[in-house]
Amino acid sequence: MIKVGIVGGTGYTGVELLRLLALHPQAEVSVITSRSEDGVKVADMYPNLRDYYPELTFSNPSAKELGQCDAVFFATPHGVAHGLAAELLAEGTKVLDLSADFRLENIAEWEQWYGQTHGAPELVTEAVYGLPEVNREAIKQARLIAVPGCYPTAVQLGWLPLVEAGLVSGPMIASCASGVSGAGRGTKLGSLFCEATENMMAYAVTGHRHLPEIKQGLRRASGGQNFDVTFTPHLVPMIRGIHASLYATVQDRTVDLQQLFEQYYQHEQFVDVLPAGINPQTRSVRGANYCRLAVYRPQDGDTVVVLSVIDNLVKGASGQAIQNLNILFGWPENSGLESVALMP
Ligand SMILES: NC(=O)C1=CN([C@@H]2O[C@H](COP(=O)(O)OP(=O)(O)OC[C@H]3O[C@@H](n4cnc5c(N)ncnc54)[C@H](OP(=O)(O)O)[C@@H]3O)[C@@H](O)[C@H]2O)C=CC1
Ligand SMILES: CC(=O)N[C@@H](CCC(=O)OP(=O)(O)O)C(=O)O
Repeated sequence: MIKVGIVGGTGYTGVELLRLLALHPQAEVSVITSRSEDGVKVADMYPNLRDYYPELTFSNPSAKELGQCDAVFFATPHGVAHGLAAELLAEGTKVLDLSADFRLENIAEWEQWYGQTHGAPELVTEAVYGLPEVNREAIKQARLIAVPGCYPTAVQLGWLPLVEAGLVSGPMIASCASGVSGAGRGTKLGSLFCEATENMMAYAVTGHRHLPEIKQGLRRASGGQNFDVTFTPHLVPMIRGIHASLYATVQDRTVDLQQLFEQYYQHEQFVDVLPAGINPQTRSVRGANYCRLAVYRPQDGDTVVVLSVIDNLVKGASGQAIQNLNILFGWPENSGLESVALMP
């Protein structure tokens, strides 16, 4: 058993890490932090976890305590991991950051989109982007993993087969919808029940911070091509789930898209290319570490439509972080990730 720590254990991704790690055969949570709930037992705050963590108690984040862990997850707002990562790495602790602190290779771009000065630029080049489907070999050797964002996971997994095959020409459009847990547990007007329920709205239409992450991923997958991507996120009245409708121009009509996608993901246990004609639905991944995909060429036109769904808290955050942990420590990639989606 290795010892893991979670910084930000009261947030939605933090408690999702607790839920998934409760059944992990090789890892046990030994430190969990919260500044606001310091001294409170996890079992008292989250009754669903009572049997799994009877004594575990939230504590204030301390590098000394976290440095005793083999691996530490940061489930914190942007900027927090910057402050602690170097100290933990010096102790030999692996760092898996669910925030965006180490996702973008261009520091000026990070500062522009996240509105703050980068707190650990010296660590950016060593950080490995934790999308296992493209970076598995690098993840095995990593000390610091930048776990991808939720929208970038759904979008990249949907477009990678087309982009890597060099099939895309012209602008690309990602129209995505997210459940409200994507906004975190903090109090925000837009997350209130009366604001979010019976409603659907776009936001950040002029630019969302996940756009540079998506473009960076596509650029790397294509070997350096810059794609013209429009990304429009929407908030929908679900707790969990992301649905991405992805539009790209593919002029080559000879390619069998279904076969291309099935072959690309044939060895990926967490990416499921659905049989032709079956559309992915968010509830088919709810609580599970899957991305489910469908690909279409409607009316035999030039536009290829890919539909991609994930649970933002699982494959979009905590499940993907645990998948990275499993790869890092050489365990079966599905350790602790065997939960079946809750449907209906
Ligand atoms: N929600 C989602 O679907 C996804 C979220 N992410 C990213 O994961 C990270 C966590 O998200 P989420 O769980 O939704 O966030 P929440 O707002 O729900 O939780 C944030 C957690 O961080 C702790 N925290 C806040 N500020 C600090 C600080 N300065 N130092 C230490 N701890 C702090 C909070 O506890 P306390 O204040 O008590 O210390 C709380 O436990 C974010 O960076 C988010 O962007 C990524 C993918 C998907
Ligand atoms: C519904 C909602 O508000 N979603 C969040 C995405 C959260 C996420 O993925 O976090 P990162 O910033 O760590 O990538 C948003 O649009 O900001």
